[in-house]
Amino acid sequence: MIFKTQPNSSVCNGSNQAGESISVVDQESTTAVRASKLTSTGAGSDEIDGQQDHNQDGDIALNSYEATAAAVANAADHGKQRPMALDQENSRKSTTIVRVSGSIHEHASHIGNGSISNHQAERQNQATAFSTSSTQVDDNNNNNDEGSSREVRRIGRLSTPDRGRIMVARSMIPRGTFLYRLAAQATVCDTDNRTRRCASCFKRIGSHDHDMTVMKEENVETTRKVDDGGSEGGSHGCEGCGEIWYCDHACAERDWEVLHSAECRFLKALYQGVPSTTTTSCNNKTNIDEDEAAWMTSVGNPHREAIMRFSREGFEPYTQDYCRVLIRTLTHRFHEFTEPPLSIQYGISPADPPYLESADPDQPQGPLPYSDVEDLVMNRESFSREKVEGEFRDVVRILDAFQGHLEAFYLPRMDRRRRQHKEEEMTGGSGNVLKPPRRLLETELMDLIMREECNSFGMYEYPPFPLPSTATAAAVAASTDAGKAGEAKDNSKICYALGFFVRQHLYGFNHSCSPNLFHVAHNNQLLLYAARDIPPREEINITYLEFGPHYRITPPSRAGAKKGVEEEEKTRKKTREAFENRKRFLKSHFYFDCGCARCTYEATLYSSSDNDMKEEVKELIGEEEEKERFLREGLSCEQEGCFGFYAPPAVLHARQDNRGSKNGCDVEPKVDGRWGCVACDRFQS
Ligand SMILES: C[S@@+](CC[C@H](N)C(=O)[O-])C[C@H]1O[C@@H](n2cnc3c(N)ncnc32)[C@H](O)[C@@H]1O
Repeated sequence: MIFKTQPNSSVCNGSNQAGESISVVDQESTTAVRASKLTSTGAGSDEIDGQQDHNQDGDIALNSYEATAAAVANAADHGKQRPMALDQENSRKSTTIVRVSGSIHEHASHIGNGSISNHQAERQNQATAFSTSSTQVDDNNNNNDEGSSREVRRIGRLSTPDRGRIMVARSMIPRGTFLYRLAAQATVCDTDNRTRRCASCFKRIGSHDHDMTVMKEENVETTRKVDDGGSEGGSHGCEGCGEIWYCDHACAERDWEVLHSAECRFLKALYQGVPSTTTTSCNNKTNIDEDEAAWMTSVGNPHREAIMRFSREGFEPYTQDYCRVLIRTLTHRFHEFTEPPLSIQYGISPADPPYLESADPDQPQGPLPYSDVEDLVMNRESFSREKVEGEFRDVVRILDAFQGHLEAFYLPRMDRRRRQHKEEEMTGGSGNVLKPPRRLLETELMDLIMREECNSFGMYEYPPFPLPSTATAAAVAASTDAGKAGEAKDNSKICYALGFFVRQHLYGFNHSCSPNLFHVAHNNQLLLYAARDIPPREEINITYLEFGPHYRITPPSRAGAKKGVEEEEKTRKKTREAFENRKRFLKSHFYFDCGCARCTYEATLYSSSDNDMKEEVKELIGEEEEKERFLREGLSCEQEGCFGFYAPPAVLHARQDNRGSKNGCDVEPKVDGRWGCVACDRFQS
């Protein structure tokens, strides 16, 4: 799983979102609120204390703005520390933007230097068109499979000074509640899995017969033979680029319609090389015709060089992956101007959970408007200069070249459309034509990369049992160097895709080293459920780390500490190592210093010289360990050698492959009401 950012700069990004309004608190008068006890509630619980208002169902009705503002005032009274500045864009004016459910708040116009940008104004207009609350949560599968679309206000969102927006339970969320089914804004198969997974549905490609995949150019029906590259399972690649693989005809068509037709030629250039200006092939792999050469010449020299570097495999596999994710993100951005995103077509706010997070597989799913991407955290300061000026600069060039390609691809189509609309207008139609998007500047592309880096997940499959042997796993776990870096490869789970998540609820989920939600990747979605009972006001967290044999998320049990000073010292050392490993991993992969409750107190433990304090903290760590042990031991599959974990029926049900298990990545669905393993056929006893 991948997620990165920097805590201090992520309070709020300032841009408004559909379905929500924003308000402003003068930051000069704000102060930080810190968690005062070791629970996974974190800062959120302090903030909502005293602000709760029980409705008929006993839920806590939270108003983010009031809660935060009051917490801020409260903290100010107690002379607590001053918060860090917002991200650079907003820090000039020292304002904190706080989300409010309901109508647009007039303070919104105070953003920045007293005026709001066109973009923000547009977003506000859009917001008035939609009238949903950010805190409404679909309760479709609340502990049962009824599939009710009843909305229960179970979750609220708050802004904290040090960890940005956080999610908080408004009422008791029972263990097993299936909270969300989230689709990514853009997803690509992991480099290693490009020929094994369908680029459209992400299911594992089966061995069923497909003779060819038909792809449509606008107004021209072209039949492209698909190439069975002899890859595992008889997968079928697009003959146009040879870089994209599908499980069947329907998936190929669907992908072609919106995405692949726009990127096909560009991917070919990326992977197979770009002709030089003399039109000779830059490597021996390609046969690029003159038309192609002319097209590539038009992208300009710096771009061409970057593309050539990519094609010569100068890019790390992960860089290739996120570059392709961004190519797809930019394609959506262009595409929404020819055809509005589903959310707009259906007149539903992106913040509307039944649309975005329904457990119902028939609900429309699709990317959010591109403008929502601009609301994500990016944490510029966390990226090294070397990375920004090297790798990111190359990716910016590739993305910019791709924008040129997109213009060439879309503009003629839009002209056609404009002519069509003109005719419609003359015959009484609306005549409205969407304007094409302007090209993003290089600085904006750089921001986009950083946002992607802070908001993407690796999506892991827990392969069907039997895999791998316990001995293999133990050996992997023992390979301490890789284990310490959190990078050891084991085959108990496979990263199959990289998903860029823009969903509003997901970005509210901060990381905790003692999470109370579990997530399971399913094709191009993430399924989230409560791993234990979550009491009202507790912060809701997922883990950005992986549960697995290669990475110790749990400090060792303190049982050993009772055996004597020497044992205690050993335990302490191991606990500290685990703490430092987690910290290092989160910083290097996710670009933030973990400030979860557990880490905060463990840090106190290691820095404190006061023995009493240490004892107290150790007690608290003990409690956290208990919770975490429950998660691991209570949910780990008991099947010998299986590394899966148990999930509630609603999650298993949602993972059901409606096209049959033959072609899917999942084991047979289990829907008999018991919790079952996500990887094997075992039920929890
Ligand atoms: C995907 S965002 C989560 C939502 C985010 N808080 C926001 O306001 O949009 C991830 C970012 O949240 C912050 N964050 C998440 N978990 C954190 C933690 N345990 N400690 C400190 N910051 C955290 C980091 O800035 C991280 O890059």
